Amino acid sequence: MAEKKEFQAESRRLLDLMINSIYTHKEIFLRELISNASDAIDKYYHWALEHHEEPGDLGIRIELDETNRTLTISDNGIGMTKEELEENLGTIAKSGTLAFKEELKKQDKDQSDIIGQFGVGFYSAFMVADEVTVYTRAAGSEEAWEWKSQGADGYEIEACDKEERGTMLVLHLKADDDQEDYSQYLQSYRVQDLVKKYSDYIRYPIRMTVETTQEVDGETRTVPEEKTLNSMVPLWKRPKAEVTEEELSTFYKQHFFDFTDPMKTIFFNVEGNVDFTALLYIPSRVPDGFYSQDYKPGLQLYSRGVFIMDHCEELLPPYLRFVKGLVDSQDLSLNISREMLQHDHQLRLIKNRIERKVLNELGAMLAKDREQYEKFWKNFGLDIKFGIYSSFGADRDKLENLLLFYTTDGGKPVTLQEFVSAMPEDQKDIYYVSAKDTEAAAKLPVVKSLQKKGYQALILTAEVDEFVMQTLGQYKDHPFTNASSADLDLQSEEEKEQLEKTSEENKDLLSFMKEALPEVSEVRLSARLADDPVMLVAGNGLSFEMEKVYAAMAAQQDSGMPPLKADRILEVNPDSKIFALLKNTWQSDPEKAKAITEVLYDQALLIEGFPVKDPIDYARKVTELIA
Ligand SMILES: Nc1ncnc2c1ncn2[C@@H]1O[C@H](COP(=O)(O)OP(=O)(O)OP(=O)(O)O)[C@@H](O)[C@H]1O
Repeated sequence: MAEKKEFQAESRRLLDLMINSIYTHKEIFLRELISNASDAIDKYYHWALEHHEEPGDLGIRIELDETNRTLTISDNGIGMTKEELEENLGTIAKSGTLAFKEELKKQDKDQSDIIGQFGVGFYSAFMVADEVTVYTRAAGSEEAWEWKSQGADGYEIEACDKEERGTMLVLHLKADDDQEDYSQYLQSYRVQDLVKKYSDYIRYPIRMTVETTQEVDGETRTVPEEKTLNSMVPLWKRPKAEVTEEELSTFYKQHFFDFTDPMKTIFFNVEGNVDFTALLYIPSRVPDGFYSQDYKPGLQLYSRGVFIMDHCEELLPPYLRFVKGLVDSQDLSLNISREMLQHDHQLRLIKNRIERKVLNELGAMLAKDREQYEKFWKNFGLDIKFGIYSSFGADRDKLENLLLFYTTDGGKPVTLQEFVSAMPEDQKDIYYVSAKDTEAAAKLPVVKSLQKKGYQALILTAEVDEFVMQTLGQYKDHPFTNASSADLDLQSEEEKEQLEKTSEENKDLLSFMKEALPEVSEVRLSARLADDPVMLVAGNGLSFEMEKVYAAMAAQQDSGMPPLKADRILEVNPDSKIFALLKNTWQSDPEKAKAITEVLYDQALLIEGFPVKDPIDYARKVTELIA
């Protein structure tokens, strides 16, 4: 008895889309099904190795039956158990299909457009077939199962007879209509073309019986002949000069589930201590789920064209986790295990070469195609920074020249080298300021005070940035200095003397202000303020940005520990109107002077991106002072 089942809701949606597809390139269904068959044979190959079974002649067969309108694809791969049948063909769980689904959710884009870009998998059969029957028998199993579906209504499963291991898919093609000629997929020459076009590099023979004309006893006759339709040479095994950019891009999109062309393709061979071919891609967009726990970095690993494993992390340093691609090396054993990988000497050599190559390419991009590099930086700059601080600076030489920063001059992002070259001669330190964006940074009082001296600063906007600065410490003998820290020492001797004098004269007022502000460790006059009346600077040690990062971490971990706080120093501009006002009022109206001081402090907090302690009190005081 056949069991009748419903598709899982998401499968149904995708299926509906396939059935009603108006997509013009329905022909890709063949590529998808052949690729599944090939994957299944890969899996069987590994299974056979493990079970000491002779794999025998592995391959895929296509049969066309015009009378019954069926196209059949069989493989002698791993096959499926009943449970696998239900799980694999009844739900959407798999990478490519999943990425497709995500994209559908996200984009308003023409859906039919996306179909062509993605591997949409098994369900694509329903673009051309009104009924699909799957006969399958798993490796090592005596049972065989038949799965049948006419589309969205659900599917039926029952036991069946099947002599050989593997899977056979029978597609009953839809009837032709005004828009679509489905009968073309029953034509031998058409199917041969499609295999050549999309599946030529499939590693296993794709065979079909074709009619050929032959001379037999002086007569021309058509005779059936067994033909292998694909050349079986993987793309990366072909001579480099013969492979086009377009083929490489198409391969990327199909294999690594992206719908955009890669930003950069890196295709190279290495011979020497270790021989390998690498085909690497830098995506032009941030991969789906890149920042989620589920993102799987790593490259595909092949040995002599035979797939070993996906997501081999040992081939890439963690900070290059955005790189996609594959490595094929004849020096690796086919049944290498995950555990062995970590200690494999060859693999480490390959990893080093890959790292070097990718960094060289990035360096070249930075030098030759700045616009493209900026795009790269926007997507993956964070990872390069991660490379610096996660190695505690050990990788700094490789990476520091790849860093880009916006600066307070408001222009395009610059490298450290460019920044240093543009510094005035008397500027020793590389100053940086932290802000939520470049606009906010430009308005910081400390920035104006630097600019008064003709200096610019790097703008740090990412949380990790200060850690990067601390890890680097300096660049070419120029120390990195937080411009919001206390001792910048920007004044001339003359200015310093003048300031000392003014401070002495206003000593009592400054201690009055300090008393009004218990949170602050010091209130002092400063000559570095340009237009702003006050600014908050951090004492030596923890910076304000670090304080915020720690506070966020503490909130997340909920440790109950009081968060670390930076030392707060309030600097006051002795030339500001408000200071003059304070001087005039603090003895005659100390209450008012106290309110002004508190408001100034709150404003300094706001400018640094901190909340004011008591917004209601703050608002009340401002209103009263205005009135
Ligand atoms: N010929 C086959 N032999 C064995 N298993 C198969 C075969 N075809 C499909 N499957 C199983 O069904 C699953 C779902 O197939 P489907 O084509 O929808 O997704 P996928 O191949 O995993 O991903 P995608 O095709 O998007 O790359 C496969 O992962 C595989 O486990």
